[in-house]
Amino acid sequence: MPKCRPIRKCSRPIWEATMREQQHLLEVSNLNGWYGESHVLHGMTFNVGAGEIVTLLGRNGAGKTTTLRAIMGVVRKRRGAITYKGSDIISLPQHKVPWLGIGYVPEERGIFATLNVLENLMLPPVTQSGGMGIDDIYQLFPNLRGRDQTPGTRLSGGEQQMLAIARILRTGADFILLDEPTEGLAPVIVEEIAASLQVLKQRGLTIVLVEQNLRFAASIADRHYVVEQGVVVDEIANEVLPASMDRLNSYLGV
Ligand SMILES: Nc1ncnc2c1ncn2[C@@H]1O[C@H](COP(=O)(O)OP(=O)(O)OP(=O)(O)O)[C@@H](O)[C@H]1O
Repeated sequence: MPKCRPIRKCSRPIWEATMREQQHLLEVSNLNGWYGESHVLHGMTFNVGAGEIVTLLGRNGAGKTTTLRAIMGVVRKRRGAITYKGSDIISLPQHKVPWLGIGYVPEERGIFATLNVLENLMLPPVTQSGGMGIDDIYQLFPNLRGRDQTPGTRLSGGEQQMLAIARILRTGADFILLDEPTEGLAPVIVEEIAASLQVLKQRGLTIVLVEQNLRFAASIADRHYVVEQGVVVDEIANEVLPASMDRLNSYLGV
């Protein structure tokens, strides 16, 4: 149990705050971000606990992808704080971020047409121990098994998404930023990806998910942040999502 220092007599709210602080793997605080002169993030503030699946929900153009890109350092013009495992990472150069065990699966997936499945899988360097081996990957994504020599872009959209996730898992990343993994995929594939992410959660991985498919998001997430015009405007725990649908729909304009 954590000690409450320097306060000798520990009141419950302070103790709970201490616990919450200790459990946050990622803290994003008042994050502002720009593309050139275009100010897109206006003070994003949210946190992610170890082992959680947290979503960023919001209308098109709200700034969800930009938030992931700002965490990875792809968006360079940023202000505010991004703290990972208690250390500031906003001042790190982009190429150092993956070496913290943070993996990014972008919306466009980035599967190389000129490389086969195995070559695509082996492309990024292993950044941390504990990454998944090829057999483990094929167990998680059976659709990829036996496809080693298939050119990456000969795979279906769903299989390419699986390959994009698998490639990051092989690196040893245990904090994954996942941008719209279900976009354009058939419901049966969406279910398979949901099942895979649940397995990853059971193994203790932490995931930040940008997602438009609410049913999918609700089937795996612990908490949801609603983003509007580059700022978090609401937080909804997954267990109260069904009762919060009117509120959420008004944000999403559904
Ligand atoms: N490379 C870029 N250069 C300039 N502006 C950009 C760039 N990428 C995105 N934007 C703008 O930044 C804003 C936020 O975009 P972002 O992609 O983060 O939104 P999003 O919430 O992820 O929405 P979507 O679901 O459409 O991807 C939008 O106004 C978008 O037009």
